[in-house]
Amino acid sequence: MTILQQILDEKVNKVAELKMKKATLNFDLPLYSLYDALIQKDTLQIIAEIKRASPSKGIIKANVDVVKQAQQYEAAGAACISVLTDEPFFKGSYEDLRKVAQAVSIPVLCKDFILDEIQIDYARANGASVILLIVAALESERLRELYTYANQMNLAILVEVHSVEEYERAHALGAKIIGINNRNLKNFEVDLKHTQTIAKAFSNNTDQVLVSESGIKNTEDAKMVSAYGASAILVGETLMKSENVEAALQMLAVKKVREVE
Ligand SMILES: O=C(O)c1ccccc1NCC(=O)[C@H](O)[C@H](O)COP(=O)(O)O
Repeated sequence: MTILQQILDEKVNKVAELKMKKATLNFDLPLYSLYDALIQKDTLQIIAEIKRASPSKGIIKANVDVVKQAQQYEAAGAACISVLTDEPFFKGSYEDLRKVAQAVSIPVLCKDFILDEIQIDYARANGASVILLIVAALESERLRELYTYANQMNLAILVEVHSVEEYERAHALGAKIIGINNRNLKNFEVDLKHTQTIAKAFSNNTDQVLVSESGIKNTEDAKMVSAYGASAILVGETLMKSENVEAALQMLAVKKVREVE
């Protein structure tokens, strides 16, 4: 069974648990626009991730002070902060999300494996301005329902794809923010050329912003995915392991130069 399938199986239990709680949720934390933060910028924008652990790397920084980490990201110029909220595989939580959202004034992404509207409610109630929908995890009809629901909640939606076929499904939804995940979820191998392959399908859709996700470690990688057409990168491990977050963000915030095809 693939790791994605294992995570999704576990997520079904989490959804049932959230529904059982019947909690009263307030949607009063402020929303910030991710699209505005990413579109038409001269430099590659950074979505900086709070990532305590992962299936591919195990523990990364289990005891991180999420508020301090998020404030460092914001001060160093991150456009958005991604918070992993999955507990079994990433050691995250909605509490992390809420603490981060209350500590910064930039959009915060709830990075989770969303299968049900209730997870979108919890994301919004805990301060997310953005949610993630993974095309590989959802049938087309369900993907559209969740996309529509999040849109109605005024949330931005990062639609994550792993192939050109999945990109076509995201495009058919009218998605404006597309994440290309460079990590193969079957064997965890990272290949930044995924961004190049999929970005070619996307090149005529100028109102979409492209986010290259996973495996970005240095200036060379940032320049490479920028040249392929990325407007932004989503970076977890590199920033979590860095002794100097400001320097790490600066090294990745390269000037955008689009490769001539
Ligand atoms: O990171 C993993 O091991 C992983 C495994 C299975 C599904 C998702 C996974 N990661 C989620 C992400 O998308 C990354 O946290 C994000 O793109 C940042 O990646 P990185 O910069 O390589 O930490």
